[in-house]
Amino acid sequence: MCGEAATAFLRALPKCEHHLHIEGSLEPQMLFELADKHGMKLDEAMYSTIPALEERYRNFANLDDFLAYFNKAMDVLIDESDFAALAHAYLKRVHSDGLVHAEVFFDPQAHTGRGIALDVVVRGLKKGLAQGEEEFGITTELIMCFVKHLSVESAQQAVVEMQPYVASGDVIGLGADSSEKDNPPSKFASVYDTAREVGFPRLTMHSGEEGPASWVRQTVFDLGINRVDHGVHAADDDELLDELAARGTFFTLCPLSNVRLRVHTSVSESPIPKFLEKGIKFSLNSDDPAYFGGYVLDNYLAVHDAFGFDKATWRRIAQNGIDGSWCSDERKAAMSARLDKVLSEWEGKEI
Ligand code: HPA
Ligand SMILES: [Zn+2]
Repeated sequence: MCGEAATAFLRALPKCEHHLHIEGSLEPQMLFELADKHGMKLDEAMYSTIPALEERYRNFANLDDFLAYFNKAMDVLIDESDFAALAHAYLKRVHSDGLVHAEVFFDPQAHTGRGIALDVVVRGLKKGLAQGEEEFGITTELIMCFVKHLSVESAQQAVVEMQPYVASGDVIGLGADSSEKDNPPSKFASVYDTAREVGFPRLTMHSGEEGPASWVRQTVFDLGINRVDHGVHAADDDELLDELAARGTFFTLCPLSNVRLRVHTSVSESPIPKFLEKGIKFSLNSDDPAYFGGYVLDNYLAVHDAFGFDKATWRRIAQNGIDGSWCSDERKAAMSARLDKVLSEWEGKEI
């Protein structure tokens, strides 16, 4: 377990989160409350009690096993205030973790597919994020993800429907998530072409979480995407890592997620030290904190437990997180100044 000094230091570091599915921050408590609010009867076999659900969350067999719960729980998100409450609760929770900037994923198809209007989803999320920004000073951006388990046509439609929110600046990026099995990146190349036509300023993709290094190669070199969500299997190909380092490809790593979804048996199997050695830039993220046993700081603490990095290494990780953010240069400068201040306050102190 992390000592007191390391915990205080890691909490104080200004942190940026780039891989957070807002639907994955739906805590069991809120899930049961929203079901009550809407008079919904939850499936007893999946949702009996909060402790039983939490126990189930500790025993996912793989990504698809988790996705069954992730996609079911969000049925309780119905009106604008539900989405606003969810986004606000996330920012409130991570404020105490020292988070200063959040780039938040959401899955529009998962909501429109069950009859929730896109405007309800986006307006609700924006409202909750704006309220949190004002209260906690955390800057935020929204990134839509299309889901790989539905068709290419469905993804195309979701991307085109987002156009007004891209034009207004409410949604700044496109990602792709959900089941990776049998879904190579190349299958979705046309969706990213459409996203470029629609004017999405930023592109990312979940890749190499369960899939092989060659799929990370496809994502970056064939689809022209320079941010990779997860991407841990890129570590199986040293030559690829060298190419990605040279290209400045940015990875959003989720160490606790990888353990819960059995990509690794423990955080110590994570390729983080190899990425550092190769000069790969990355951030540390929670993915779906309500399901994977921790928010952003918990991920930093787990990495420190596993590898015991020194302050200079942590500074580098935090600085890369700032530099890799999709925010203004002014915002990056402010976050960098805060990082410098924290490091100077910790000068001469052990962690
Ligand atoms: O880790 C993930 N991988 C793929 N899809 C997801 N949707 C939520 N979390 C994830
Ligand atoms: Zn994810």
